Amino acid sequence: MSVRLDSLTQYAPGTSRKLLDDISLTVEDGAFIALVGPSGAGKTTLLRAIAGLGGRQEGALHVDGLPLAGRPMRDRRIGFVFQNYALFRHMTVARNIAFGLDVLPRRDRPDRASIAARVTELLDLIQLPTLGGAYPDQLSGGQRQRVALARALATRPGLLLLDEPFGALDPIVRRQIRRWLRDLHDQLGLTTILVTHDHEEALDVADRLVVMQDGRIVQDADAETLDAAPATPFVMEFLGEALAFPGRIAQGWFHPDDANVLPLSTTAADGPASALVRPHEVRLVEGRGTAAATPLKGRQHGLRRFHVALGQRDVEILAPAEQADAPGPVALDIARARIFRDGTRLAFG
Ligand SMILES: Nc1ncnc2c1ncn2[C@@H]1O[C@H](COP(=O)(O)OP(=O)(O)OP(=O)(O)O)[C@@H](O)[C@H]1O
Repeated sequence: MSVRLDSLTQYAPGTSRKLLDDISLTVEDGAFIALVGPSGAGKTTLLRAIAGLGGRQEGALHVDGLPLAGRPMRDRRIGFVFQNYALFRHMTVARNIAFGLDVLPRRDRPDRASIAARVTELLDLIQLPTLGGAYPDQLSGGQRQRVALARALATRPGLLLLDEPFGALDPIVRRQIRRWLRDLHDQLGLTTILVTHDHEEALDVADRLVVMQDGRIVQDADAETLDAAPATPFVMEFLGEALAFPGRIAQGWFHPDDANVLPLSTTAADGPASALVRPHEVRLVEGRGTAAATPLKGRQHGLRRFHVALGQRDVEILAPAEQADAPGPVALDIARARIFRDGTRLAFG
């Protein structure tokens, strides 16, 4: 199922405060996208709006090319899994999964045998074929989360909306279950929108990340584009550690204020600017500069962390371990930096 939002603005109840501000978003049929951003960015509000649970709104929401408003709930084909998956504790796993079918009006409800068959099919799908008779308290967190997904899938939704579904799980189970979810999405031909504050989770599982801040979409792109061309310093910093070097562009060169950081060539116009670079993209250059680089203990992805005293300030970078043998004065090469001015990336930076 496809989703299209055109300039959707939503207000806090009874006020003129915008919770969602001019959101335009297209999610193609079969896509898996992640809504990411800091706490309070509006991710949950947007997910609920897509489910048709918004408050006072302007703009348009189309699902499969038709306005969602006014369509009866049972025709919407939307499955929702909330943050606290809240299974019914007094019901067995099978009853929990069947719940969405059991509560359908009589004329839409499948007969008992069909519901039982559907539950068996879903128990197989979530790889818990023998646990239909168990109660939620007897399951692990990861198993409960899979049951919550099965419950959402019981009515055969085309669109799956997930709000921080893995929040309560430990990192290893979390990684396993998101791979499993991605496989399930592909296998069932779903369209999935996942809210997470964890950018690594989003990068791992989604085709596209929609980065939100203050009720707006700051950038909507795949992982490669977000890394190579982040729209704002916020996007760059949200998606991983970044070092910022303020400076000026003059006649085709960005000159960092730190004398121990090498200039880099750019075609952007003259004026103040700021270069942001990931710690592992910085290179130590011997024989230039007067900075002191000291290796620190520990490794990260085979790289070593160095403390670099630039003079006015200190930074930490990640470099190949061989550079530990090069303690002489150094300069920093930040040729891979993205350059920003007034909060946006300079296209030729
Ligand atoms: N019903 C409401 N009335 C007033 N303000 C609201 C309402 N619902 C949400 N908000 C506000 O809207 C903003 C966005 O909230 P939302 O829960 O969508 O953010 P989020 O990005 O999902 O955050 P988190 O990661 O913490 O869940 C917050 O400032 C929140 O206080």
